[in-house]
Amino acid sequence: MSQKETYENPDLKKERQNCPFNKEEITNLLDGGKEKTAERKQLENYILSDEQLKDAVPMEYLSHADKYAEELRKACLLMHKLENSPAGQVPTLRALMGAGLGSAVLKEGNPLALHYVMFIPALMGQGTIDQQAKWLAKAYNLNIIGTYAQTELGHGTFLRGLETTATYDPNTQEFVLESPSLTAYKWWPGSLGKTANYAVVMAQLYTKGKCEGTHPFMVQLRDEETHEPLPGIVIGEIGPKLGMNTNDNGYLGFEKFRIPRDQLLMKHSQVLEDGTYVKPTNSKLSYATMVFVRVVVCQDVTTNLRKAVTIATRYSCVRRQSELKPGDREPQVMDYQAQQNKLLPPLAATFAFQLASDHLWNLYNTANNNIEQGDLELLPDLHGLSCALKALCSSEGANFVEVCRQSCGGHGYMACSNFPRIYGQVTAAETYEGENTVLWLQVARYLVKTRKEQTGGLSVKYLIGEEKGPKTVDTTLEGIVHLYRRTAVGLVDVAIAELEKSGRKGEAPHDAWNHAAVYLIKAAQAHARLFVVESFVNSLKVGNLSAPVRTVLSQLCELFIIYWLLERSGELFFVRQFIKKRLVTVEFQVRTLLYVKLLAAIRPQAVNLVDSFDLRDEILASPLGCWDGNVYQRLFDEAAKSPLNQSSVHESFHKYLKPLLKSNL
Ligand SMILES: CCCCCCCCCCCCCCCCCCCCC/C=C/C(=O)SCCNC(=O)CCNC(=O)[C@H](O)C(C)(C)COP(=O)(O)OP(=O)(O)OC[C@H]1O[C@@H](n2cnc3c(N)ncnc32)[C@H](O)[C@@H]1OP(=O)(O)O
Ligand SMILES: Cc1cc2nc3c(=O)[nH]c(=O)nc-3n(C[C@H](O)[C@H](O)[C@H](O)COP(=O)(O)OP(=O)(O)OC[C@H]3O[C@@H](n4cnc5c(N)ncnc54)[C@H](O)[C@@H]3O)c2cc1C
Repeated sequence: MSQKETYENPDLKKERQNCPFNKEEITNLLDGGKEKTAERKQLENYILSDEQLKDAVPMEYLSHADKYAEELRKACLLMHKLENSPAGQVPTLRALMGAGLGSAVLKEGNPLALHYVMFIPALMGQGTIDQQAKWLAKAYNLNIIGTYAQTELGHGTFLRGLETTATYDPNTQEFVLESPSLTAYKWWPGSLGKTANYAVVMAQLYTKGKCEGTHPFMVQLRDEETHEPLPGIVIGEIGPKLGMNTNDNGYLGFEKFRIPRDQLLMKHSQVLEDGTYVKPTNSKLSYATMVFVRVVVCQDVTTNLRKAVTIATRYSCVRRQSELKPGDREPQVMDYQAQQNKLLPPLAATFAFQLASDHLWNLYNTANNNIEQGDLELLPDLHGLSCALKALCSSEGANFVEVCRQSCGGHGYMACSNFPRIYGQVTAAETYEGENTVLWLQVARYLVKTRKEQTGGLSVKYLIGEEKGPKTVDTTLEGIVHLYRRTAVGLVDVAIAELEKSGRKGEAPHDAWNHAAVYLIKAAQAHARLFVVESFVNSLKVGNLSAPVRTVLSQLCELFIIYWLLERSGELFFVRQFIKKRLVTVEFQVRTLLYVKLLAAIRPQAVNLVDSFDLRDEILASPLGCWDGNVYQRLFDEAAKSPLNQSSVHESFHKYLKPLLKSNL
C-alpha cells in the first residue's frame, strides 16, 4: 500500500506530530484487542496484495451488466482465497462481509452477501436439526447459493399482507407455491436477479383450508447445473438503483410451483403429513432473521461512517481556502469552527455507535442462546432495541455521511471521492430490513406498553417507577444523561397523554395511534438516543484505558451528547416540566458554551483520531482521504482514467457537435 511512501502532505505531517494519545491503543480498542488488530492486518495484507482483486478501471465506467459480472468475479475469487486464509475461514468471511475489508475489493454491494447475511442465518434460525444437516453444509461449501425472498411488489412493511401462498397438498405431501397477482411477485431480494439458485421464501401457509400466516420455505429456483430457472419459476433482475448496483436485486414469481413438505423450515412450527398445523411458541419467531440483520446493520453503518469521517477529516486538513486572519496564509478549512461543527460530531458518533452496537450484539447473542433453550424472555427487549438502533444508526449515519461530503466542497461530489458509494450503502439501510419510520413505531409500541404496564426489559427499565435524579442544571456527564432520560420519559408520557386524549374523544385505539404518530416517533427516537449516550458514558467508566485515551474519548463523548441535545433542543419544549422551570434556556446557554470549547479541544486531535481507525487507502478508496494527503495529484490521476480523456477529440464531436456548429441555426 501507499501508506509508507515518501511523500506526506506537510499539513498532515504537522497534524500527526505530538499526538497526546497512543493511536494503537484506540485501534486495538476498536478491533477488540491487540491480537485482533494483528489478525486484521495480516488478513488485509493477504487480500489486498492480490492483483487479480484490483479493479482494472473504476466501476463507474462499466455498464450495469459488466459491473455485476466484475463484482461476481472478485467475489468468487475471494471465496477461493478463503481456503488458504492465514486467519482461518470464518474470521476471513466475517471480515469480508463487514464493510471494511470486503468493500475494498467489492465496491458496490456483494452478490454473495445475502447468502451469508440472510440465507445461512435463516437456515440456522428457522430450520430443524435435520433440515440444517441437509442444507447447511451445502450452503457453507457454496454448492448452493441462496437469498432471502420476503418483500413483494405490493408489500414490504406489512408482512401479514404478503400475498405469495404455499398451500399444502396432503395427497402428494407437497406445498404448492403461487403468486396470485402481479403485486404478489417477490421484489427486491439481493442476489436473486442472477446469482442465487435457492431462496428462503416467506409465504402465507395454507393447510386444511386455513391460512396460518407467513412462514419460511426452502425453495430451489434454478437448475444446479445449467442455472436456468426451474419450470414454474419466473425470475429476473430489477434494474439500477441509487446505490449498491453490483448486487443483483431481483424479482420472483411462482406458477403452481411444488416443493416437498419437508421444505417448510420447521424449527418453530410444523405441518404434519396429514396437514395438521403445529403452532410456534411465539408467532414472531419467523421474523428472527430480520432481527439478526438489524443487529449487524448497526455495525455496518458505523464502519461506513468511519470511512466518510476519515476522508473528510484528512481532506479538511489538506484543503486551504479563504481568509481567516486578514493578510495571513489561507487556513486549513478544518480551522474554521463551522467546519469543526460539521466534522467532529460525526467523528464522535463513530465511537458512540460502535459502543452501542457492541452492546446490542451481546444482547443478541444472549437472547439467541436463550431462545435456542426455549426461553423467550429477552425477545421483546431484543426486538425493541434492534429496531431502535438500526433506525438511529442508519438515519443519523446517512445524515452524517452527507455532511462529510458537503464538508469536502466540490471534490466531495466526485464519484472517486467514494462519498456517493458510501452514502448509497448507508441510506439503503434506512429502508431495508424495516423502513425506519415503521421501526420507530415498533419501538414506541414497546415503550408505551412498558410505561403503562410498568414491566419491561433492561433497555426500558427507566420507564418503570418514578424518575430519580437532579431536577436542576447539572453539568456533569451524569447530569446530562439524566436530562436525556427525563426527556425520553417525558416524551413517552406526552405520547400516552395524546393517545388517552383521543380515546376520551371516542377514537378507536388504531385511530388514536395514527393520530399520535408524531409524538410516538419522537419518544422512540429519544429512547434510542438515551441508550446510545448511556452506553458511551458507561463504557468510559470501565475498561483498561490509559489516561490520555480516556481523556480524548471523554471529550468526544461529552461533545457528542451535547451536540445531540442542542440539535434536538426543540423536543424539550414537548416536555412540560422543562418549560415550567425555565430549564430550556439555561440548558441551552450552558451547553452551547461547553460545546464550542470542546470543538476547539478536539480539533488538534482530529487527524490522529481518524488515523487510529487504521483504514488503509484501498479501503477508503478516495483520493481525498488518502493517508499521504496527496489529494490534488490523485484527483488528477483519477480524471486521467475517464474514457473521455482517451482521445483529444471524441467521436461524438464529428457525429453531433460539428454538424450543429456548421448548421447556421
Ligand atoms: C461461517 C458463517 C459466518 C456468517 C457470517 C455472517 C457475517 C456477518 C457479518 C456482518 C457484516 C454484515 C454487513 C451486512 C450489511 C449489508 C447487507 C445488507 C443486505 C440487506 C438485505 C435486506 C434485506 C431485507 O430488507 S429483508 C426484508 C425486511 N423486511 C422487513 O424488515 C419488514 C418490516 N416489517 C416487520 O418487521 C413487521 O411487519 C412489523 C414488525 C412492522 C409488523 O409486524 P406485525 O406482525 O404486523 O406485528 P405487530 O402487530 O405490529 O406487532 C405484534 C407483536 O409482535 C412483536 N414483534 C414484531 N416483530 C417482532 C420481531 N421481529 N421479534 C419479536 N417480536 C416482534 C411486536 O412488538 C408486537 O408485540 P406486542 O406489542 O407485545 O403485541
Ligand atoms: C437496497 C435494498 C435491499 C433490499 N433487500 C431485500 C432483500 O434481500 N430481501 C427482501 O425481502 N427485501 C429486501 N428489500 C426490501 C425492503 O425490506 C423493503 O423495501 C422495506 O422493508 C420497506 O418496505 P416497502 O418497500 O414496502 O415500503 P412501504 O412500507 O411501502 O413504505 C412506504 C412509506 O409508507 C410508510 N409506512 C408504511 N407502513 C406504515 C405504517 N404502518 N405506519 C406509518 N408509515 C408507514 C413508510 O414509512 C414509508 O414512508 C430491500 C430493499 C432495499 C432498498
